[in-house]
Amino acid sequence: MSLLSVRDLVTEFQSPSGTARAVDGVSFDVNPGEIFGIVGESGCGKSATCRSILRLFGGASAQVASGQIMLKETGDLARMHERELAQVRGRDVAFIFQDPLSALNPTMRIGKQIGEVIRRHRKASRAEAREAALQLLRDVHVTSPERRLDAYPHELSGGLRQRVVIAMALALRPRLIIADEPTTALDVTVQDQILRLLKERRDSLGTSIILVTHDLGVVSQICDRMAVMYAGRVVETGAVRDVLDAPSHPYTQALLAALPGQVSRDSQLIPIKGAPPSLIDPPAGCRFAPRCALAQPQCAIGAAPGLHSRPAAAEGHFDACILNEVSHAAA
Ligand SMILES: Nc1ncnc2c1ncn2[C@@H]1O[C@H](COP(=O)(O)OP(=O)(O)OP(=O)(O)O)[C@@H](O)[C@H]1O
Repeated sequence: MSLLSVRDLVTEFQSPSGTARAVDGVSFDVNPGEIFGIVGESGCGKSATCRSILRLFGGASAQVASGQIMLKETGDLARMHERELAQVRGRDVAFIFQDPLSALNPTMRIGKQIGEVIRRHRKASRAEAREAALQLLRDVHVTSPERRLDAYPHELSGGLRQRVVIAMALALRPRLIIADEPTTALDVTVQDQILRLLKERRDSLGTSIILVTHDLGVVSQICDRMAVMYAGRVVETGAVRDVLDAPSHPYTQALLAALPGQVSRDSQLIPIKGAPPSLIDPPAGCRFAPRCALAQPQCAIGAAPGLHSRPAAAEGHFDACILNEVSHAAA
């Protein structure tokens, strides 16, 4: 049974130019102990999908309009009252943002910040919380951890700050960590260290991780399964090897074809020709059709196509191209 099961999720952002359906009918599952990658061009709804899970929309005027977000043994997060959801945050599901500074309080020493996360959820004296914070800094391989406890965020490098954020995310031993481009702001060596740290956690404690990234190399290296998003929808999902070795949606195929060679470390997504559609007024039918080299007239008609499996596809490998659907209906 999956740990997290997202079904038909719809999330809307209000802006002066209208209502954008940043997430429009997204479904996926994350299994226990699995690293699930989400990729796609900028603005396709990766962050909005992740933020919807814990309703962390910052100052934006956004809401989960419909759908289910079932967390095993906890229930539907989409229906939960804010007060209940506040308990789930950190304790069951932790979030790691792209920019560690946005997650840290600039005026509070590191040790106190980590300690507060612990004290918010369980009884602990200040001294106990400080001891726990020290151990967490050791767990994330922060050098001179005693000294760092008394540092302020601005006194640390970007890599160290992200380790502190990870320490805070690990503090309550959540079952799921959502990491939204956790290494984008860091240099490549530090990126590798941070990703290794997350993988280590999964390997030792079986923590599930959702990892949003622009880097197909990262997905290929550390993720088990993945989803490719386009214009607010999942267009392909499956085991990483199946999707990367035998992509079946023309969008995934175009992303992979744009790479200079094989998927390798640092295979950043390269923009493909054309621009994604507006999410305020998306085109009918397949949203990728206007940019798709294989598009047929029927692709631009009706509702956006859902995920389905091709006859020869590996188990759990689905795509949302109606041409695949038509070709196997005819077979
Ligand atoms: N603060 C906001 N106000 C209004 N609309 C927003 C806001 N944030 C996101 N959106 C809408 O949601 C869409 C998806 O944004 P999201 O941040 O989820 O994309 P993303 O795939 O994570 O992109 P990136 O890779 O650049 O982080 C945007 O294209 C925009 O229409």
